Amino acid sequence: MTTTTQVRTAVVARGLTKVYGQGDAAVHALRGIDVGFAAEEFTAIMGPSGSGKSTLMHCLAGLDTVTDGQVSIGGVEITGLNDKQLTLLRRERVGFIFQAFNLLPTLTAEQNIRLPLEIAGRQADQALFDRVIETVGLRDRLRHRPSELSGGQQQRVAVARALISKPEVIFADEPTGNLDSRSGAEVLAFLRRSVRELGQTIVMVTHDPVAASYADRVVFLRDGLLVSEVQRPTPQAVLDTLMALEA
Ligand SMILES: Nc1ncnc2c1ncn2[C@@H]1O[C@H](COP(=O)(O)OP(=O)(O)OP(=O)(O)O)[C@@H](O)[C@H]1O
Repeated sequence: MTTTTQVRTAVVARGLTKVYGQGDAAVHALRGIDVGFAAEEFTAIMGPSGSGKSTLMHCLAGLDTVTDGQVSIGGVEITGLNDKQLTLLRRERVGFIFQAFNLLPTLTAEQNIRLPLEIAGRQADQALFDRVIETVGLRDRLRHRPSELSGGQQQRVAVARALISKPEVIFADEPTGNLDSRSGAEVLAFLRRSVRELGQTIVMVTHDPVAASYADRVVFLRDGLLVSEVQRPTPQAVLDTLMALEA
């Protein structure tokens, strides 16, 4: 008997269009994007400056409105939700990691990690908490405040904070942009581990071919369109594709 594994799609965009401004001042940031992000996969979004990467991520995450098209997260069409429903969906099903770590300075690492769940009135599952702390290697730093942690450790706290609520998807915007290359490599390795070991789905915007090479798949934007993709990327394959796009 053969078994087939169905790949579930965590996030889907159809005909995604975003126009900023009107008339002569209109900027067509996204021009009709169809893309799916498989569950338990790590995808990077790349492209030249101004190609629409941040706009795409903000529209996929429900942080910005779309001009046309649909976005679904975990089977829920977010483009049809009102503000209150959207806030709830983001809180329950979406995790974020930003370039600036966005930790609260007066809270310890552990309190920062638990905060989003507490705000949502949920308890952290202790077994999951322990696994996440092991995955990101923070066991001996839980009582430290952000100012007592290195940049890489602070970003690992932000990764743990995103993982702990088991979101449908984590959106990461240049998560290694403020880190030196060694700390950046550590954070990326932890992101990849969270996909492999915890079954997390991650979508990351980056400018860095080395960072993108930690992903399972890289999709490339140019002028608001999805123009190419690379599976199981190497830094060189990513660089070659980027150079071809910029030529
Ligand atoms: N709020 C806004 N109002 C008007 N135009 C905008 C706005 N935000 C982005 N744009 C324009 O939309 C296009 C896509 O921008 P976006 O920031 O998504 O690109 P990007 O690929 O993330 O760029 P970068 O790599 O430089 O961060 C650009 O032409 C940009 O100038």
